[in-house]
Amino acid sequence: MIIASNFKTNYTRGSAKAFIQAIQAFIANTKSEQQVRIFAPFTALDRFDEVETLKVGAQNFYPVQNGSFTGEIGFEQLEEFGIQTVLIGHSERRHILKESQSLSAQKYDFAKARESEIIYCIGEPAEIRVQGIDAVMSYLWEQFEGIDISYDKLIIAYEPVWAIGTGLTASLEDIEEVLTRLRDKLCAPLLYGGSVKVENIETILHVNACDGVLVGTASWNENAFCEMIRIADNVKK
Ligand SMILES: O=C[C@H](O)COP(=O)(O)O
Repeated sequence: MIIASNFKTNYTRGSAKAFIQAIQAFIANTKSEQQVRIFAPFTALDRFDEVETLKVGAQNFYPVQNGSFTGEIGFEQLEEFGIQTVLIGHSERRHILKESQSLSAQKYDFAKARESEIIYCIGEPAEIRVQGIDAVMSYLWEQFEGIDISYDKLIIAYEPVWAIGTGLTASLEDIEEVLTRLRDKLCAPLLYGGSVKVENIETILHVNACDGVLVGTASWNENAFCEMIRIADNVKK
């Protein structure tokens, strides 16, 4: 399964390095078979001695190799650190940073052309959720506009916006219903994200169509993140 941590706007260069090294040691000691991803801030990216199952990724990039885009990070700056996995379409970029579907699709095409692994995030806000599952699915399918769903390095993260950072996890029934409907049309691995923590990760990972989790807040504690990886190791699917 895929167990991913999104640091968001947390951790410094030093504290991120210590965290990543601790997770590397945990994976080596426990021989965990989970595919672990850590999305660190740009300033913390580096060449880490990655174990095979742990990749450090970028939370964002501008879809250029390099150029005159003041304040942005292109792929050249990611390649310096051997970054092979990126997040695209996170709800905080869509809603807080006002990124359009068109920009998400441009980023997607760019990362795909460079054969990067892409964790592509989708999710509905609360006002759509209250309209029921058909409204939710229509909203989610719109977030695939311009996205090549047949890309073999695509991973999809379903993250209901109202469950992100709020402590409100979607019910297992809601998660199962959405992931099953996505699974009907998509071959890519499916992750759930939204207030995942040590206390609920096991039941979420047992959802049939769930191939892993993308964790924010609860993963920012090294011991908790290790515990989530350990729990995933014990879930038989
Ligand atoms: O990228 C991770 C998601 O935004 C989930 O964040 P959260 O676990 O703090 O709800």
